Amino acid sequence: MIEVENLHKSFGEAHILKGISTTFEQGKTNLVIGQSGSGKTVFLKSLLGLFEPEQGKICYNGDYYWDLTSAEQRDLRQQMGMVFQGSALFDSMTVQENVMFPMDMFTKQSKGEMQDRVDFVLKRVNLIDAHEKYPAEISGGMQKRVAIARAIVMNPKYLFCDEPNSGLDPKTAILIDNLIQEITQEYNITTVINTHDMNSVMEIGEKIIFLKDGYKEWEGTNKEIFKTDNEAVTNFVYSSELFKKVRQMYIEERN
Ligand SMILES: Nc1ncnc2c1ncn2[C@@H]1O[C@H](COP(=O)(O)OP(=O)(O)OP(=O)(O)O)[C@@H](O)[C@H]1O
Repeated sequence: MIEVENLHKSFGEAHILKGISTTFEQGKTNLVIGQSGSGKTVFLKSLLGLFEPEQGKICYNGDYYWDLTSAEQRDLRQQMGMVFQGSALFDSMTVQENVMFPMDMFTKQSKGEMQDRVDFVLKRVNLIDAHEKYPAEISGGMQKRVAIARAIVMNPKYLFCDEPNSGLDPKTAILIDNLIQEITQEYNITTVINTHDMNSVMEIGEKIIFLKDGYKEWEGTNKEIFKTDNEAVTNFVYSSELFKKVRQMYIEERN
């Protein structure tokens, strides 16, 4: 579980995060949404321990990162997996070398143990025959699967994903969303995803927080977002005519 309490972050005069409080539960896909510039990336980087808050706290299963010793911080960071926007694979490494990289860097496991784990996670993300391929030789959807495999290879307690669907067609995007949700539930991970994708919000938004100008404007589930009267949320989520109609039909059906 991650507990965020009154989180503030500024860069010089620019006050970006303005007192965000929320809780992200284990085994759930937690989504962060909001307009461009609302502070989602700064928030995700704060969760990763890359920015020290000037006020407030983020606790990971009760531990406050900035109170830990550097060895404890290193241990905690190794419990965090990250899927970067655009996958961020190493072009000069094969798929299996990419996935093995964190274990090579941070563990003393034998080559055989690492290979077994790589085989396991690549199978888990449904990539069977891609071990020896290079990122440029596989599709965008497969690259995301490799990025997910790499993020979970160290068995993380926390998984952070920055726009995991960007650049994917809608069908592949849903497959990737479902894969992240399955893995989250299967391994009881606390997952936080930054997204612009409204399909993701509807499909896997077990908890959604909506940021606006650095504030948490709203939070709830994908079912609640259909019913909310919060104007900022509805203007953002239902900005297209199609989504407005879908929402109206949903509300009418329920009444
Ligand atoms: N390292 C930094 N130094 C100074 N300002 C920054 C830094 N990182 C982000 N900002 C500022 O913080 C604000 C929020 O940026 P952020 O990247 O978190 O937005 P976002 O919601 O993720 O947007 P997008 O959806 O476009 O990625 C922006 O005004 C940005 O310029």
